[in-house]
Amino acid sequence: MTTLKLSSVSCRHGGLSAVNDVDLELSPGEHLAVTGTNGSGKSTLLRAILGLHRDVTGLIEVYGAAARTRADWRRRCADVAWIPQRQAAGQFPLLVRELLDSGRDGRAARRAADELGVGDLLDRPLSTLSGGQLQRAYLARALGQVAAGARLLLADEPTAALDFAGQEQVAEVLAALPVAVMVVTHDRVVAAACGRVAEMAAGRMREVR
Ligand SMILES: Nc1ncnc2c1ncn2[C@@H]1O[C@H](COP(=O)(O)OP(=O)(O)OP(=O)(O)O)[C@@H](O)[C@H]1O
Repeated sequence: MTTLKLSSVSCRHGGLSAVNDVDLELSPGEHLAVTGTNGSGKSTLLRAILGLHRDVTGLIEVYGAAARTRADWRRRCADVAWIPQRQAAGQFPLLVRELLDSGRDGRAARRAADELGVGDLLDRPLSTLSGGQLQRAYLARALGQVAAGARLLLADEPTAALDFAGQEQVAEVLAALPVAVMVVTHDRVVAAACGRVAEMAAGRMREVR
């Protein structure tokens, strides 16, 4: 069974066509980097997969099923590990410990937080973290979701705010994940570690490797 299947997916922001007719299949354990110019629709597409962008046509199937009801979408959000874009990530009124515990395996997420160097920030509100600390906390939560059984990780520029050592560490952590990964990135190291690379331009996706 394909882990993620997109059939003729298009997304609009009001009058703007942000994603145009994207087809994609991601098998279990496959890693896909989505690169491309700013504003080409990458984040919109990731958000649409989770139901966070709703002006969508076409079919989005995760683990072989489309989401139709609110309960389906809620289940999908719980079953898919997710690292949001940095600007969005700090807006939730949560402490780091609450973020980690929201990923279904809080103990695994806390272990990952220790390994990623943010295990001592548990009582800090997300809004007070630096960009790099925030990305590490979200990665730790995502690793908790994977430990709890998520078979797909969607990540939106997960190394954008990291120092050089952090970029390498996170690229290594992502590369070692045994689950399917779709990562939007401008980071060559992260893209190089993925088995497949797709480029987006003006809402269209073209696989380049
Ligand atoms: N909330 C919004 N309202 C209106 N237009 C939007 C909104 N969010 C994004 N857009 C537009 O949709 C298009 C796609 O944006 P998107 O954020 O998906 O691009 P991206 O490829 O992720 O860009 P970047 O590499 O800069 O993060 C852009 O033209 C953007 O201006």
